[in-house]
Amino acid sequence: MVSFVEQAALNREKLLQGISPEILRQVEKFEFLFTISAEKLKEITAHFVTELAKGLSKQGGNIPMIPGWVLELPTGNETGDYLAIDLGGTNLRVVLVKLLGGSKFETVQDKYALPDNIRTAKSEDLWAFIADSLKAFVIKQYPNKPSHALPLGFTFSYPASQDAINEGILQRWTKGYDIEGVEGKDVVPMLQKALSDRDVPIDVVALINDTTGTLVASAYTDPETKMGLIFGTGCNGAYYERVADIPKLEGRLGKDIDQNGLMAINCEYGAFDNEHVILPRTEYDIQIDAESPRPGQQSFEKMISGYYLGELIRLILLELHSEGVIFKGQDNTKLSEPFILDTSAPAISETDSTPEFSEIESLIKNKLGINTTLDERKFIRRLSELIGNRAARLSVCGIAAICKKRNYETGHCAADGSVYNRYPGFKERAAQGLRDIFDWTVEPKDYPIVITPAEDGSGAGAAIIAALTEKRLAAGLSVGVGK
Ligand SMILES: Nc1ncnc2c1ncn2[C@@H]1O[C@H](COP(=O)(O)OP(=O)(O)O)[C@@H](O)[C@H]1O
Ligand SMILES: O=P(O)(O)OC[C@H]1O[C@@H](O)[C@H](O)[C@@H](O)[C@@H]1O
Repeated sequence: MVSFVEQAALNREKLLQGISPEILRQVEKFEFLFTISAEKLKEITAHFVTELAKGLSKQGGNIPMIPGWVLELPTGNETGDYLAIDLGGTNLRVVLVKLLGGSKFETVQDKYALPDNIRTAKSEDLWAFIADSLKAFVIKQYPNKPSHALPLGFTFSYPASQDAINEGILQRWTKGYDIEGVEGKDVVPMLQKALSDRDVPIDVVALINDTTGTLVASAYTDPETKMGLIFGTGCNGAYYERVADIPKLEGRLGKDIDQNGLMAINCEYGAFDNEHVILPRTEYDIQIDAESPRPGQQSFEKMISGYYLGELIRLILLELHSEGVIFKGQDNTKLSEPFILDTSAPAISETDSTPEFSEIESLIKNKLGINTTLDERKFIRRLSELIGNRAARLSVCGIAAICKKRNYETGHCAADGSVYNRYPGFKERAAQGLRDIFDWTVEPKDYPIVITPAEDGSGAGAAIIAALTEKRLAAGLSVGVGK
């Protein structure tokens, strides 16, 4: 059987047959810039492990490593009706989760497309949008006003510090968000007020990150789950750390919290290597960072996540056009528009199986108003492969680092998000990256650490965490730093 790597080499050779020397030179330049060797992956992973530990230390480091106040694994027998909302990078989801016990749950959900200008809207407009969406959902699901306030798990997919499960101080916006008056503040009272102002019978019981939700929801149905991962608009991971291995919590915990117990950590590892000591950033990565609302932040995320992969393609095409290498004599007005290409662009490019790459041709024509030659389409195809492969290979360094830090020899790494679920070849490339880091020699079906499709973390996960929190509160156990 031809291996994954051999097949990729055969595809490359076929693709580049007959290509002009000028375009071939460009292909080779970008292959050099975007190819990450097995050795480099190992170096990055080793540094990642030390950075995870640094984030848990008293002095801290680049990676926030936020304790998420989920202090036990779900039993699978949690029951009750819970609401959950997920403010993602593209949509707001409202979910009614019915926990049935026996590791079973049912969900009913509605999606509300975020208003286009939401990333730079006023803070009150953001909370009004969420409260209005929740109000509409509750009226639809409970035509007769519910007898009691409904508990809500609030999935907030941004780095928020928590001294307790029902608070979240936004450290900084990510994924292009730049809403004034929220950073440095607790977002829970903001949402609660917007709900109370509208007489919506909801209690915000817990604020969670989508990766913590993904970890808990997947552990609810699959005890082999070791971490919860998002490869979507952004990237991040959560796992259970031993309480005794979190120096920054020393002396801050209630007596009921066992040092040998577990604490879910929202790593926020999109911030890995903000110091730029190890990641092979290209000038295009540097430009994306410089032109983002928060330069210097989320260095790792900006190289690999869904919000940025299309923009990388655009910057490279724009540069080659300005150098007269491609799209000669054509108008670059649309090509000059930031973020006009999203990650569906390289995704479509990589799935185009037509002999003349006519899907790439229509994509560039429709999105950018540019006519392409066959050689230019072959270059776009190869560039998409390079960007997609680099994203997948770098993405698994976070997985490998958590496994090495926690000495996981085997396990399921539950993943969600559009890049994991929809980007062509991401799963195979990610598995190949793990193989390169761990030097596995077995067949892919026997790899000991496997990336698995997650359960609905931001819906069911938030509900299960709300249920775990209510149980702890009822037993008088702490859900935050000791008073
Ligand atoms: N075919 C695709 N493959 C991978 N990513 C895609 C594809 N189409 C769109 N995307 C990306 O998906 C992201 C939206 O991710 P999604 O998980 O749906 O929303 P959210 O991140 O808000 O939960 C956008 O950044 C977009 O660039
Ligand atoms: O689900 P999304 O929107 O892709 O978010 C993934 C990650 O995106 C990062 O930017 C956030 O800081 C994380 O908190 C989040 O988990």
